Amino acid sequence: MAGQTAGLIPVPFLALSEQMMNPLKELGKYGQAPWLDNLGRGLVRSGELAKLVNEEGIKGVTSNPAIFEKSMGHSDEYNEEIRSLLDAGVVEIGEVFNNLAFTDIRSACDVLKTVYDETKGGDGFVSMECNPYLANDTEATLTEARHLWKTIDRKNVMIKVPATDAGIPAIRTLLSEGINVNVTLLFATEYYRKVAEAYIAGLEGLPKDYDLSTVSSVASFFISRIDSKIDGALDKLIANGGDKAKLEALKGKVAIANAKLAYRDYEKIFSGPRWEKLAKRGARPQRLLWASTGTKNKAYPDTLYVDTLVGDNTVNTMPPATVAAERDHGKPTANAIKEDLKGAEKILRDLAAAGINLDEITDTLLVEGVDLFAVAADQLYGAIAGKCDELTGKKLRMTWSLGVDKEAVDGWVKTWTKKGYIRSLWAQDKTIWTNSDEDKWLGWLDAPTTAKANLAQLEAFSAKVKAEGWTDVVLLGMGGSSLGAEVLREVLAKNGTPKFHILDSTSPDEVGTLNAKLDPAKTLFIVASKSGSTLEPNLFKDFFYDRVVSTVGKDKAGSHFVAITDPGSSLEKDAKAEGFAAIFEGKKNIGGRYSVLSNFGLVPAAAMGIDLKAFVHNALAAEAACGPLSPPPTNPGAQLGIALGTLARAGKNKLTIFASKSLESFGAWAEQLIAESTGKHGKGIIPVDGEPAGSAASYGQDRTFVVLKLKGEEARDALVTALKPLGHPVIEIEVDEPMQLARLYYVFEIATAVAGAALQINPFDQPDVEAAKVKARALMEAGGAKDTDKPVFQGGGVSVYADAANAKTLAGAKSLEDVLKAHFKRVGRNDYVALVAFIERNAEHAAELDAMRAALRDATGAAVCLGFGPRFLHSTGQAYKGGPATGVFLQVTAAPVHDVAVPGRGYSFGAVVAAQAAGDLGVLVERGRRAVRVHLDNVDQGLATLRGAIEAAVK
Ligand SMILES: O=P(O)(O)OC[C@H]1O[C@](O)(CO)[C@@H](O)[C@@H]1O
Ligand SMILES: O=C[C@H](O)[C@H](O)COP(=O)(O)O
Repeated sequence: MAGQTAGLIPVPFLALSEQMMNPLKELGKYGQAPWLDNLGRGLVRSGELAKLVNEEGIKGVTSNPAIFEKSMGHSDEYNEEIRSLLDAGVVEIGEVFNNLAFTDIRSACDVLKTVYDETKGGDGFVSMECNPYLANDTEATLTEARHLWKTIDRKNVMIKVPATDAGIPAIRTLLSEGINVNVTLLFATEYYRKVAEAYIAGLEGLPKDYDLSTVSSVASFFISRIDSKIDGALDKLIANGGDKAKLEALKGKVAIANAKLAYRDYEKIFSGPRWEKLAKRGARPQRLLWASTGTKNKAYPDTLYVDTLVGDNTVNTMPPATVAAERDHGKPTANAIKEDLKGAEKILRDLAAAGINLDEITDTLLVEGVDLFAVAADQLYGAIAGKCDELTGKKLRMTWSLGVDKEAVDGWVKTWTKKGYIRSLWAQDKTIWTNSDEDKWLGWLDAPTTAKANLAQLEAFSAKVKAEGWTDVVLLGMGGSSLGAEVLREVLAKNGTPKFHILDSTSPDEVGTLNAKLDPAKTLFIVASKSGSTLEPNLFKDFFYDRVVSTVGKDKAGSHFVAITDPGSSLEKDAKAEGFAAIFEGKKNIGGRYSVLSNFGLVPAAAMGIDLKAFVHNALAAEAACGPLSPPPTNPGAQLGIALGTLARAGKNKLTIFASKSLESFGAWAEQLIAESTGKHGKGIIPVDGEPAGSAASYGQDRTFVVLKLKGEEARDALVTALKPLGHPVIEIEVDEPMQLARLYYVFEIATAVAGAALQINPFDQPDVEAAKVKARALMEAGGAKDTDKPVFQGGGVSVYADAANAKTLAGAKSLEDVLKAHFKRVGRNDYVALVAFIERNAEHAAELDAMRAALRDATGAAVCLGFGPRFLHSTGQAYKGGPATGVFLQVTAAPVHDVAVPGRGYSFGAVVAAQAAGDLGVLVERGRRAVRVHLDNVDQGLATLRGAIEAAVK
């Protein structure tokens, strides 16, 4: 449809003899104004509207969400303006729509200005409808209508407000402010009388000296929708054996009869002393406008709802086809609307006698009318969101293979659309979750917008880091304060300068390995902690601060440090006291795992020298695509969240992430987001990241696969192809370039919040994380964790410890292999296994543990997760303790190769990691989880032994 005027059927003007009276103009002669029920850019631009107005007698224009959906959703005519709006930073879908619509409405107003002037403000109006989502909210309608009126800024615009119970008081108020109103969705004469009263009362509310002739209003009485509904009901009665002749005689008659009675009311209401008083001050009667006048039943004459409704001081707004038909063969006669009122009454009596209740039908039509416009708006905004995405750059390509769960997912997408839950989410309506404090944690929603505003500051920091010539930058932080940055480095700044490191482990070996790589004189440290009170980053900071002080002296040490923390935190205080080079603020209403598009991700990104403009630009595009007016069918975040939530509810809660090479690191960030957000109160999604590939048959039916791919790369393609026919749900997401990471972040955040709502949990708290911290703290205060219990097995440098309940299962085991056999024998259907290793995280250790994962998965059919402690405690640890009780845990601890003291604390990192492991195991056990601990005297040898034993145990 590109380039063509959407929906307009050419009027065969030239075929008619010049002498013949144009029926459209004839309508004017009888006091009826023909308006066009259509608007679109092409209609105005091509000059067609001007022609209809100047040559054919059209005196006004109406639009509605369905009309705009047709014109904007199905043409490229708006692309140019969308592009320039996006360039100017207008990304919010509602704002984009308003801008496009305002342009059309204003230009139509300008075309009709001649009519407006000629009729001294009596005609020449163009209508724009309030957002249909607001139809049942008086205050919101008022705000919207005032905004439209003020911004469109044309005397001949009319703001359309529906005649709902909430709309009518708004109509009255708007009129009393001198705003022109087109009252829409009128079906019942009872409501019409209320509307007319609101008009009169509105005018009466204007100041005594107000020129009432400047206020205009029409009451849009819908016609064909009534007949469609009634005819359907009549058909049902006929099918059920009703009197066919009598019932058939009522078809296509009721809407007109109803309109005739409305017009009779009109004549009464706009006469008499009350009205005369206003008329003397210049007031114009509120005209009845016949809307919905295209015949929906093609068996009826196409001019049925024009010629029968001609009446003095009325309007008929016609769709293009009806304009064309009337122009071609309309036969209007004066005052047709006043003919045979007795007959009209009889039709309504006969209808009631046949058992059809017109009031009920008009009530339903009103509700349906609001819904239909809301659906049209969903489609319209969806189409605009899609266009914005297309025009801003490359969007994420999502491919869905949902197998038997497709219907359930589609059903939820429909429900979410109908209930407007995405709008609720953006309106911070916590009732879509658990109605606790979710509304306090939604600051991340517009983080990209905020990031845009902060770009200059971030770019200045980036330039400073570069100019200062650091060889290394080290980020010290846990969970949400480090995982996002890690992915940023891996995807966008691999092998960059300065070298960027992350420390999120208390393993003394890991601390030692990093320390050995750094020259403190040339290293910048970023201490990242939202709360500022998290143990690990504070210990890391103490350690490296001490090293920097001893290298460059106390005076200069602060200049080697930068903090990212919430205002008022203890870290902020220390940073100020120690003269840190910079302090970047976190936001109180953004939780750690949702913080990557705030300073927690952006400051490290700046230090890495990432192109921040491009990154933020992508994040903004995702914010727009997932925005409040982007309905679920076109909202990537909502779609993903609904799918993940629905699949988890259907038991497919092991969210298995496959990623192509460049995106491999993303899963670690997504793991925290998903597990910490959803894994609580016995419910939740268990992310499975980085599990080695197996054969298609090795995956159980409790899996959902999410495949992340950079265009051109492979992500276990053959396996993915093999998984689909087995009925596994597979969601594939492809990006064109690494910079689209920003979109992935945002889409996953929305998805997680949505999945949380689907699972009916609070996705912003982490109720079970604290328990392990408390236990670890208590152990440290008591002098550290000690292995006082007798191991259930000991030999070959490996000791196995278990609490009484778990030890029972292992009783009688004589070898490590036996112990492991007994432990993993407990893995049942829908269970998962988690290997949680409080050891140095490095490639060699990961390879050993991954081999164990593969062996366990292949033998048990269960998903096998891996977490390095204490890193996972700030991530999946929440779900392991608080989520479904389906986990079987193997904790791995090891004696450090070289312990490292924490300066000024009187203890070592070795003691800390041991206490953290013991604290976590203690909580798992307390919660009745199936968990045992394997302690390795020598980490490298021990891992090899353990792998051998597992492989043998599950053979
Ligand atoms: O930024 P902070 O306050 O140091 O917290 C780090 C991490 O610890 C947790 O609060 C709990 O594990 C995470 O949610 C968070 O990302
Ligand atoms: O103002 C006009 C109305 O929105 C329009 O006539 C509705 O007509 P429909 O019933 O064809 O949707």
